[in-house]
Amino acid sequence: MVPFRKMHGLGNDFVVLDGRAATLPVTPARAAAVADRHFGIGCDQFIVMEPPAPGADVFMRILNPDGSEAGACGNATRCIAALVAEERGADRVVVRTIAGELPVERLPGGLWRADMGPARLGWQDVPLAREVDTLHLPLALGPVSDPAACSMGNPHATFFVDDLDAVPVTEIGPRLEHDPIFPQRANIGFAQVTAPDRMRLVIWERGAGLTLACGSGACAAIVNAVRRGLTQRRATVTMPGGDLIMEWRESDGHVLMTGPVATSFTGTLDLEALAA
Ligand SMILES: N[C@@H](CCC[C@H](N)C(=O)O)C(=O)O
Repeated sequence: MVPFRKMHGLGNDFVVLDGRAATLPVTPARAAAVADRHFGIGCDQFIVMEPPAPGADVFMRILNPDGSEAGACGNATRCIAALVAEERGADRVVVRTIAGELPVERLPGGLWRADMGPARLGWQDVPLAREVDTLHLPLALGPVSDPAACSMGNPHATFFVDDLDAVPVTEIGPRLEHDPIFPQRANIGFAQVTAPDRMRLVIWERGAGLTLACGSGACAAIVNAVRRGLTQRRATVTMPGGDLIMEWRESDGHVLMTGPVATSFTGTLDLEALAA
């Protein structure tokens, strides 16, 4: 039996396993079985903590409910950093993912600020299937069109809309996620800017579907909003699960994300009992 911890950031929820001391028999199929909301524990992402490379405090492996692996998960980055920081009595932790190192620091009021690294803006970075301007993708479906794209270690496209409530997210989200312009699929954000320092955001996540919040999606949304001249570099992004304070730092192009973390419950699970 393997201990697990159920955590979330703004309702974007995770089953977290600790594979630092011994390699766990995790497979994409087992991650998908655990993530299943009816037949498993249920989560938006299955997270495995692994031993870090030098320079980091922990390696975080991120698996979506469809078993696919992701390079970034902003909300899980804060959760895992908080776990490791508590263990060590530290206020600053470096989390490594397959996409890079992410320093995270404790702030007053139970908040954690993650440096999510630089937004990457080239079409090959996202990646896109062919050379197009990442500020204006030739993509439209139903009431949405003309998204901007970037990579935060994972692929994102943000559609800016006048009325977020009028967007049929669950209908068009999966079709946009799988559009041929995204060879690795993409996380699809729908953003409504409500003030120069505020926006509302709903994300259809690659490999996960509709979630209550997406940290890397909020990073992409602030970056793309600033590139379009729609918001300031610092803004509050309100998602169905709550708020993140976002900043696209001018000095180095890194994106800073501040928000809460929470543990819902702990338990044990029998990974070997699940089909590999
Ligand atoms: N919920 C995450 C993003 C998780 C990965 C994403 N679904 C992908 O496949 O890229 C976040 O908070 O950033």
